[in-house]
Amino acid sequence: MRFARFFCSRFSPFKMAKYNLVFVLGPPGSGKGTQCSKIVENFGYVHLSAGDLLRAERNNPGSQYGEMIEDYIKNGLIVPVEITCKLLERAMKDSGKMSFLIDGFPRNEDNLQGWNKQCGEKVNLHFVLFFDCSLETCTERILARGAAGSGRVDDNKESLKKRFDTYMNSTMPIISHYESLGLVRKLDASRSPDEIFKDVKELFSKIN
Ligand SMILES: Nc1ncnc2c1ncn2[C@@H]1O[C@H](COP(=O)(O)OP(=O)(O)O)[C@@H](O)[C@H]1O
Ligand SMILES: Nc1ccn([C@@H]2O[C@H](COP(=O)(O)OP(=O)(O)O)[C@@H](O)[C@H]2O)c(=O)n1
Ligand SMILES: [Mg+2]
Repeated sequence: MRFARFFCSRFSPFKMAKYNLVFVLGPPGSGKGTQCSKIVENFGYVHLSAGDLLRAERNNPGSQYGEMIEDYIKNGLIVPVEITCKLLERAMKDSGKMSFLIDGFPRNEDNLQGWNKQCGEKVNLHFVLFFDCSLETCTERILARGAAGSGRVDDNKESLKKRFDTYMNSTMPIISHYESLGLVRKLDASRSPDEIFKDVKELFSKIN
């Protein structure tokens, strides 16, 4: 088995093509979704937001995880990776495409370990796009988004505090991990969307 894998990876004409990937991280409200939409328009990536996939699964009446996901999201906690990874994998496969922006993932150690185990070998990670933004600015944006009618159960002060705690305690260490691998591209996300996108564009133009 080991020999077969070695042989296939080295000599087979049917070498398995790998997915091209960029992870997008940053605090809630840093503009991950906003910038991902612009990247999709300009560079033809498929945008997969882990949060959006979880919300869709929660709304699926046939899902056994609906209530559990609702509970995690309200409390700003990170859903177990088995669920999120399965949703991401399915979305990647169903898209029929090869290049993805994975927004809001991996967000904690469980996400990172689960992903590496399940998908690590099937992907080529270009870099981790990190939107750096003060929690004050993010708070203003999220509360405005909630007041404008986002319909999200977690766009309120109480949930947001928990989301920030999770970000500081669980997501920052993941960003540091990728930083130690030289994979983080950090941008100042306190600026206007267009200003941020100028820098984003430069990074994506350099891929390939
Ligand atoms: N650079 C920016 N400046 C001001 N407001 C922004 C900026 N980027 C996004 N927003 C707004 O802030 C809110 C959060 O943005 P979003 O892209 O959903 O961030 P995230 O996915 O990181 O939570 C949205 O209402 C969005 O319109
Ligand atoms: N990898 C992930 C991403 C999101 N989530 C859950 O989904 C919520 C919303 O995530 P999101 O990415 O849509 O939120 P924003 O950072 O975009 O505001 C998180 O607070 C978590 O409860 C998760 O459990 N695991
Ligand atoms: Mg988002």
